[in-house]
Amino acid sequence: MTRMTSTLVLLRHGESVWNAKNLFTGWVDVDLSDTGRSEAVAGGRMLADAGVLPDVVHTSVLRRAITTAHLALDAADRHWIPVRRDWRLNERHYGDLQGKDKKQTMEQFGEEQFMLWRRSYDTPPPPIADDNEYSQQGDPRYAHLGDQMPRTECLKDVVARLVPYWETEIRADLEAGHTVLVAAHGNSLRALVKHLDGIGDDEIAALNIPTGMPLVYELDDDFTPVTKGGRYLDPEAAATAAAAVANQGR
Ligand SMILES: O=C(O)[C@@H](CO)OP(=O)(O)O
Repeated sequence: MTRMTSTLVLLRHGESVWNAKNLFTGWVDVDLSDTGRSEAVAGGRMLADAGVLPDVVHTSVLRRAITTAHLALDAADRHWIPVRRDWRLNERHYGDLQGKDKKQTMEQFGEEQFMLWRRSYDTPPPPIADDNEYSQQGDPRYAHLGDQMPRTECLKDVVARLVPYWETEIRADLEAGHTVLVAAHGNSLRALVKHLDGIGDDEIAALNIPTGMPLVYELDDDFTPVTKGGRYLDPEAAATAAAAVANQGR
């Protein structure tokens, strides 16, 4: 019997202008920095060099993921593939921390509280006020969400909104035999990896995803990763960059 496997590529957007300034970002729709644009192009070249060629791409509705997908696919000569976008792939909503400096936040609230907000599974930051300049209240791309629109999220909330999208839209494309690229965000991809690899609620705190580095999963016919954790196309660079993400704020 032939075993059917499928290929899923996860790509966190390249460095954004707020990553460069060390600000909590969440749903604020900031652009890529020049470094982030170069990372996206390099990520696309890595895919082409490895012969991993996406047939369909899923992105969040935030421009740093959308632009990263475009630049990477253009570099891989796959700019023409079908695109699907959904808010369920958005970064975790960072509540009242959106727009705040990570280092200052750690100094103000202490490392324990800072890490609880940043990496605990189920402690959301305080909700953002609707009149905060970094609120998404009134943004037309979320009008259809009504009362469902988050004003803060912990990783558990991201798992709850993302897994239904994985189970329907992304899995349907994999089942159809497509190589799927998901261009999204540090915490939405942590939520997806947690689900795929069956990582525990405490263990997931230690997992960080670097910007612009393709992470390739081969999935079994029941969508279990053939190799837990997948494989980065440049594992050494990915490990160094993931450690830098872990240390933000320090
Ligand atoms: O600010 C954010 O939205 C995220 C990703 O950049 O930050 P963190 O890694 O601290 O969760």
